[in-house]
Amino acid sequence: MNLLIYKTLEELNEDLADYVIKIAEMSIEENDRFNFVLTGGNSPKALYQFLAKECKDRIDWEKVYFFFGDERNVPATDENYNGLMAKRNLFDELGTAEDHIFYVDTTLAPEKAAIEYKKALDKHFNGNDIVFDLILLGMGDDAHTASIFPHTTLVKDEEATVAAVFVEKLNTYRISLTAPLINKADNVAFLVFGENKAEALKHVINDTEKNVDTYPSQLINPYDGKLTWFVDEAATKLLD
Ligand SMILES: O=C(O)[C@H](O)[C@@H](O)[C@H](O)[C@H](O)COP(=O)(O)O
Repeated sequence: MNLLIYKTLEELNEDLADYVIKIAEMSIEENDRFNFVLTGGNSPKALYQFLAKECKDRIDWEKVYFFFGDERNVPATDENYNGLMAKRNLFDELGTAEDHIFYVDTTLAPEKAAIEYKKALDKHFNGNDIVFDLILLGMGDDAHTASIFPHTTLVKDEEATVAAVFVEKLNTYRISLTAPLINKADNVAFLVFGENKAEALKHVINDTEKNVDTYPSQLINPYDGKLTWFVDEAATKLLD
């Protein structure tokens, strides 16, 4: 596990963008495509804008396929839909073709949306193992990641798949990749910043005795891939 700590968000996002581009170049070189799972939430907005505006000419974006680590159970036109945030901050600027974006179909009931998303992944990976080149994750101040929230069924889900989960604390359903599917990725990068994440980050990084039910981000340990944390100083203030 690699922990990269930055003084400013600008430096963090520039380095993270370089990291994304480097993996994209290697994936395109090797497989003629780059399978990139995006995180939702607010943290990645500046990164997506930087990638779209400053990295437009660095790779062949037509060879990039975009996926989502999780999605809220809201219409695609809803401000809270992760796909809409990515569309506004990344896809529109890049001119990404629709068939290169795997949105979660939230017109379906959550369970059905999860099943259909998994089917779309299986098709994209030609029925082979679903191994993403890069999965970008955020982390909540409760140490959730994707939609793997504390004390929910997703924490215990041992299948590498896409699941629907009812999140009591939000009183809503979410659709999410499970930890076993995330851990299959070749590269996983967390993007975590702000003092409000410090307590959760301390437990996820420092606790030798894991408590995944309370700190679900502790579940993320790629089987063969690499894990890198891109964090700012404020988020690391409680680390040993
Ligand atoms: O759908 C989501 O909200 C995300 O996928 C979620 O896992 C997010 O990464 C964390 O909640 C952190 O969110 P912020 O970046 O807004 O702090």
